[in-house]
Amino acid sequence: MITMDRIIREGHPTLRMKAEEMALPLSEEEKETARQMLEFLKNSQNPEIAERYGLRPGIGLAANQIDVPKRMFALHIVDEDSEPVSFVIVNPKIASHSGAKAYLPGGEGCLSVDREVPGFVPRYAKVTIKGFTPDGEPIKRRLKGLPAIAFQHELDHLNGVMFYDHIDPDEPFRNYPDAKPLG
Ligand SMILES: OCN(O)CCCc1ccccc1
Ligand code: NI
Repeated sequence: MITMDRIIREGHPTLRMKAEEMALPLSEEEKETARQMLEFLKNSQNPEIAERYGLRPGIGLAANQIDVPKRMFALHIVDEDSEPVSFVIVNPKIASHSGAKAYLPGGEGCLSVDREVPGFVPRYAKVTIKGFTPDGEPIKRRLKGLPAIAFQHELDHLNGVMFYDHIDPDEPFRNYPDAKPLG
C-alpha cells in the first residue's frame, strides 16, 4: 500500500516535470500503481486507517507525486454533496470549460507541500473532462464544484504546476470579479 513516505515533497524535480502520455491499455504494473493510488485516497479518508498509517487525508493523487511522471491521477470525493467521484483517469484532458471561475474560500493544500500557502486559487467553475480508464475505456464527464477544482489541481501536477503558482503573490486574497467562492 502507498504510505506518506512514497509521496515526494517540494524541491523534488519530478514535481516540476511534464508527465508523459501513457500507452493504453496500461501494463499490469501500471494498473497496479493506478489501483494503489485510488486505494491510498480511500485509506487516507478512513479515520482508523489514516491514524494507523499516519496518512494525510487527500481527495486526489497524481502519479508525479509518487515519482512516476506519467499522465494519470486518482480522484476520490464521495462525501461531497455534489456527484460522487471515484476514479483513476489516464491521459486526462479538459475538453471544454465554463467562462466562469471558482475558488475554494479556504484556499488549497497539497500532499506534496508541508506548509500552509494562503490565498485564492482561481480555477474554471465547470469542466468537461476526457480521458481513459486504465483498461483503455473512454471517459467523458462534466464536473462542477469541488470535483472540478480537484480535477484541475491534479491535471496541474501532470504539467509540473503547483497550486500556489496561481496565487497572486502581491494580493493572495484579491477579489476575482469573474470568480465565485465555492460553497
Ligand atoms: O495532488 C493532490 N493533493 O496534493 C491532495 C490535495 C488535493 C486538493 C486540495 C485542495 C483542492 C483541490 C485538490
Ligand atoms: Ni497536490
